[in-house]
Amino acid sequence: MSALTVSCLRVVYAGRRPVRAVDGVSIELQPGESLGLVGESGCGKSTLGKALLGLLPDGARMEGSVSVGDQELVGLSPRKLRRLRGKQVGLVFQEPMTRLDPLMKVSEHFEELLRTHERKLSRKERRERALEALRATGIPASRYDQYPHEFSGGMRQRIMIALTLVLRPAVVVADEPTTALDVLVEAQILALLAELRRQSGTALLLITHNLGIVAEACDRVAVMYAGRIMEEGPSQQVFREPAHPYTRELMRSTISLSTTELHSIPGSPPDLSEPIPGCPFAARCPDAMRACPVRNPGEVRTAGGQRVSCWLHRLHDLSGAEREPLPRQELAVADEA
Ligand SMILES: Nc1ncnc2c1ncn2[C@@H]1O[C@H](COP(=O)(O)OP(=O)(O)OP(=O)(O)O)[C@@H](O)[C@H]1O
Repeated sequence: MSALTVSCLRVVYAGRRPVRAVDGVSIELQPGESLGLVGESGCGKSTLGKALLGLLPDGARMEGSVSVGDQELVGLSPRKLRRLRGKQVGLVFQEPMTRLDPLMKVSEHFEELLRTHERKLSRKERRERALEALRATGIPASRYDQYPHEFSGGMRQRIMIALTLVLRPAVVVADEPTTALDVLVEAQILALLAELRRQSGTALLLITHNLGIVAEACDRVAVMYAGRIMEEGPSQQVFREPAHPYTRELMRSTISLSTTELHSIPGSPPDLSEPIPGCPFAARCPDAMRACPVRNPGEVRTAGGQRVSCWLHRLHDLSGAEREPLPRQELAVADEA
């Protein structure tokens, strides 16, 4: 059974002009697998992560289906969701100090968490479970009774990871877990997450701006834009042969050792409170055709195993007129020139 199955998930933030932050997303994660979720700022990555954890604010409406193992999360009461959070789906945040209470020892954090979620464990068993999780993340047992401020940033992130893994969740959502850390510590934390995943079979959804991290640390990658998945597939394949022009442009805008100049994608993402009938990237896409802004391309599977939502892969379904290049005045690129 899949660890996580998300089908046609929609999240709308209510308001005078409702915002469709997640617009029909489907993803699947097997036990022990890691999926990197990438895309520009504001494309809905964190909203998707929060939806999986039942952490959306009041006023956000969720439709579709999210199941962890055989447990459906959409439609559960906030109380039930709270109970499942941590136990079924764990969360690793960007900044551990927002989760760690400076007045509580590390041991007290574990005690409180395990008392809430693992009521049957004895005090001795709770301590054993906590020390096992800490050891797995490289924190010596001798530091169990220290306070968060006595640790470095990287160690605090390890403690957060240990606090997430101690409940043995089926899925962990890590939202920019290494952004606040230096490059060396970042590499250690990513290696640690990969190792723990292998050992415990936990599936990992890694939300990040950093494509390099995904290339290194994730089996699969999902590229999100304007609340939709533009392309999803095995990381190596997606990075070697991107099937969607948006993935290609996003990769070009990332710094790498071989980059001599930084490319940015002209224009900006669309307003998510307006209906988008066709491909949301059409106005910025160098390959856009007449069909792109007006007709939704749906999803096709490429020979390389990617799921991609782009008319370039369905040319045979377009008329000659629809295949003509979109006139430049209709592209955001022209506005900026
Ligand atoms: N609480 C909220 N109420 C209304 N709109 C929101 C709320 N939170 C996010 N949004 C909107 O939803 C869209 C998606 O935001 P989200 O934070 O999920 O994107 P993101 O890809 O995670 O961005 P970033 O990488 O900058 O964190 C944006 O248009 C944002 O303005």
